[in-house]
Amino acid sequence: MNVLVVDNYEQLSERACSIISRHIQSNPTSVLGLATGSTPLGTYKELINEYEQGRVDFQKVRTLNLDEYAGLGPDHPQSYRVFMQDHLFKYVNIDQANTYIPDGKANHLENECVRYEQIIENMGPPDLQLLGIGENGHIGFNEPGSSFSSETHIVELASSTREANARFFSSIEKVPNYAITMGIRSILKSKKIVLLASGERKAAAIERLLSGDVNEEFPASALNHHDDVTLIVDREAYKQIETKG
Ligand SMILES: N[C@@H]1[C@@H](O)[C@H](O)[C@@H](COP(=O)(O)O)O[C@@H]1O
Repeated sequence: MNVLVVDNYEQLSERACSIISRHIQSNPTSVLGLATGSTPLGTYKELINEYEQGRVDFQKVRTLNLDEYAGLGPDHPQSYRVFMQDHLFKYVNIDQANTYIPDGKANHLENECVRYEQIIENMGPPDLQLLGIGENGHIGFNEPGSSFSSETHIVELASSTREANARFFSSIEKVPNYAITMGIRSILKSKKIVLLASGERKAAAIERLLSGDVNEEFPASALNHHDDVTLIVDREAYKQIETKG
């Protein structure tokens, strides 16, 4: 794993943006794997800025998002579809028809998982997958204990994940109990992975990830099996490793 330690969140966002924009510039029809959560927000802001400056063109880019809450349709304010619209898609020249996110309100969620995996298969896996990490090591919504051979599937969210994400909802009761997520196997198919971690609350997860121990109880550790992962981490999230020298 290639580790880039930066001073702060701003630098993290700039580095991530520069990797993604260079990627799009050299491959305008890129398939990008996108993530939600607070961490990539700065990266999306920087990408919008790059677009406004005429340095990056999303016209032929296709995107695949990692996950969606079960029960939240594409119009629900807390859905990841709305999140992506509000933080990136509506500000750049991407063709909406080229943006894919699981439908959390599908009648048959199991069928939706099969349909989504088929989309990944047809488009080819992402050329570049952007990832955040949960405090418990989840990637996408693959919670501890998820099989490393999983493809897109339904997951029950850990109570710690529901608590961590409650800040986006009016109360914790409103946070869905289930989600659809690309599986670890689907994620690892990506050609290149950029993992972002910022802030002290991610420090324990980053320490565990970089220990190299690969274990299904810590989903992000599967990334140690991939040969092109760049972790961009700020000093706060890297603290425990630096302190130990
Ligand atoms: N499904 C998302 C993950 O993809 C994300 O990595 C995680 C961390 O979010 P944050 O970046 O807000 O810490 O949150 C959610 O659970």
